[in-house]
Amino acid sequence: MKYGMIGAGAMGYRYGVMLQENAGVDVDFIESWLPNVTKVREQGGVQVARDHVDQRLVPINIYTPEEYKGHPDVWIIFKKQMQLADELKRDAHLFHDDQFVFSAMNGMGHFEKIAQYFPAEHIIGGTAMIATVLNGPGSVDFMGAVGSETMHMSQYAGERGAVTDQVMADFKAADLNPIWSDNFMGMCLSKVVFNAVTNSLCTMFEIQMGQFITYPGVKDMATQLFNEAYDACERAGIKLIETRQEEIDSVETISHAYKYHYPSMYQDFSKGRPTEVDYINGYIAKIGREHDYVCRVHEFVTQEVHLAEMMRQYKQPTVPVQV
Ligand SMILES: NC(=O)C1=CN([C@@H]2O[C@H](COP(=O)(O)OP(=O)(O)OC[C@H]3O[C@@H](n4cnc5c(N)ncnc54)[C@H](OP(=O)(O)O)[C@@H]3O)[C@@H](O)[C@H]2O)C=CC1
Ligand SMILES: CC(C)(CO)C(=O)C(=O)O
Repeated sequence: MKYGMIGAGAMGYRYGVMLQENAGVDVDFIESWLPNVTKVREQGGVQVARDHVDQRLVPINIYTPEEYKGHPDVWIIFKKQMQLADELKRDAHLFHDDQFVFSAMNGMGHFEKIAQYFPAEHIIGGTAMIATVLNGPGSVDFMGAVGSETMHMSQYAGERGAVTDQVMADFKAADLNPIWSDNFMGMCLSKVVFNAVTNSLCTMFEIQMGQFITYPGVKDMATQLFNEAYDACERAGIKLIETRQEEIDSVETISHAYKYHYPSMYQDFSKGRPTEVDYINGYIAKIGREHDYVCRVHEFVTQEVHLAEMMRQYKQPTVPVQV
């Protein structure tokens, strides 16, 4: 099976390189950010490190959407939620009716946009508990020990068929450790509620997950955010694939496992870009409002992240004091 990766950012490189190296399948990368394409071509591939060490050059094929002439069997999409609509419009000439598409972006809103270009039964949803940092053009850091990758997959609509079986087999061979779920919304929301705690709080305080978890109040804060999210989902008839307690416990284990990781939301925040908070805490709050339940803390956190985004303009870089 041949894969086309839309978005050669942190996660695009992570999935693409692991598929190419571990599963031995063909991957073409489609990237609209020109400095990234140029850098990869100049250096002959992408620089890949794990937890900041063992950096090595991995040769890859990278194209702008306008240059690309290939016809992959399956597209994998890893863009930020805010970029997706424009990206799909720019890539539309590359899409064909026989193709399938997989995405494990954070937040919610992407599948409806993807469904405007592909039959619903050709869409495979996913979530990735896989931490990755884009250092800059042509350079990526896989965070966490080898084998720590975990992800879920589920069919967006219709039955799971032969192509989905093959994608699952390729992801297994790539060591991405996929777990199948028949509960599409429950799978998606289980990751959204996790990101609504770690991504938003680490971003506002500009901290790594390992620093975050040292605060003794994390468990109480997480419990409050999870309870509100679970109450909203229950009213909407969505049963998450993890229990409230499993989510609370996972904040501790995952923050330790990815202790040096700044969540992806912070990576946007620190580069002066908008964050995905409206698609994460904002999405949970929207589900609540639609079902006569106000998620007060998620609404507050959404505002706080936007406040922090706006306040970046007043922040001065810290200058070390001379003594
Ligand atoms: N990173 C992680 O650990 C995880 C991320 N995710 C999710 O996966 C999705 C993709 O995230 P991720 O791979 O982290 O995203 P990245 O920001 O690394 O890459 C996405 C795109 O952003 C653009 N880009 C990135 N950095 C810059 C920059 N400095 N200047 C200009 N453009 C830039 C590029 O596209 P363009 O040119 O079009 O702007 C790139 O293709 C998101 O939904 C995220 O929440 C899920 C699990 C873990
Ligand atoms: C790695 C993880 C799970 C951390 O919250 C993530 O989803 C992200 O960084 O966006």
